[in-house]
Amino acid sequence: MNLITYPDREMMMIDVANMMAGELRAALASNGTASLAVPGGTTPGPVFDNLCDVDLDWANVTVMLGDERCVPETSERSNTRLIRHRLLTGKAAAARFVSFAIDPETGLEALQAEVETHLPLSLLLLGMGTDMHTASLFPGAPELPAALAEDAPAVVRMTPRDGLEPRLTLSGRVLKGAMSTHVLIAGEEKRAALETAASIHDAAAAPIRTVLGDATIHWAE
Ligand SMILES: O=C1O[C@H](COP(=O)(O)O)[C@@H](O)[C@H](O)[C@H]1O
Repeated sequence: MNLITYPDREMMMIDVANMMAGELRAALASNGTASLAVPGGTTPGPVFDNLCDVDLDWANVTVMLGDERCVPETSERSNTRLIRHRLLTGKAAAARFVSFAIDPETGLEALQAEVETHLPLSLLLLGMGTDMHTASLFPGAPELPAALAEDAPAVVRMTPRDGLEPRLTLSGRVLKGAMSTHVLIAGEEKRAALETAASIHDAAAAPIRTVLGDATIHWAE
């Protein structure tokens, strides 16, 4: 496992943002465009605060979420809301945004087709829950086996079993195909979950395993 540990969270957030900026610049230099998928939740806000004012060709960057909770965009739990307020602001406001805030009944096929046009992702930032989920690939969810299949659509629905709201998430295939992957985690409980995931060899029980072989994991207490 490629794990970087930091003396504190602030340093981690700055370093990860700098690393991401460098990788986006490299992707833009070689392809002219770049695609970036980012997590929601409580952890990555400070990375976005550091990244959004970095000087790069944001107009040629496409940003999307790794997953979205099916809640109104006005909800505190909306990942779209987080991205709009903390990442797609300042210089990064020029980036193109592929929104997951759709009605899954009517808009999923169009979203899947749209995401497909931005693959492979140039850069993927993920978070992880203490239950070892990443994006919204939740252990025990009925849709998980199909979401981890090699021929899964780019975006799939997911119903977490613990009563959390339904989700839309990038599938395992999309996460695995990213050109560069970073996982951002903080706190002792998540560090313990990471060690468990590394030891159990089963992506269905520990979906973070989908990327563990290829990703750089960033951790601070
Ligand atoms: O529900 C989610 O959880 C994970 C982890 O979130 P955190 O609050 O523990 O940082 C997050 O990566 C994902 O995007 C989010 O929808």
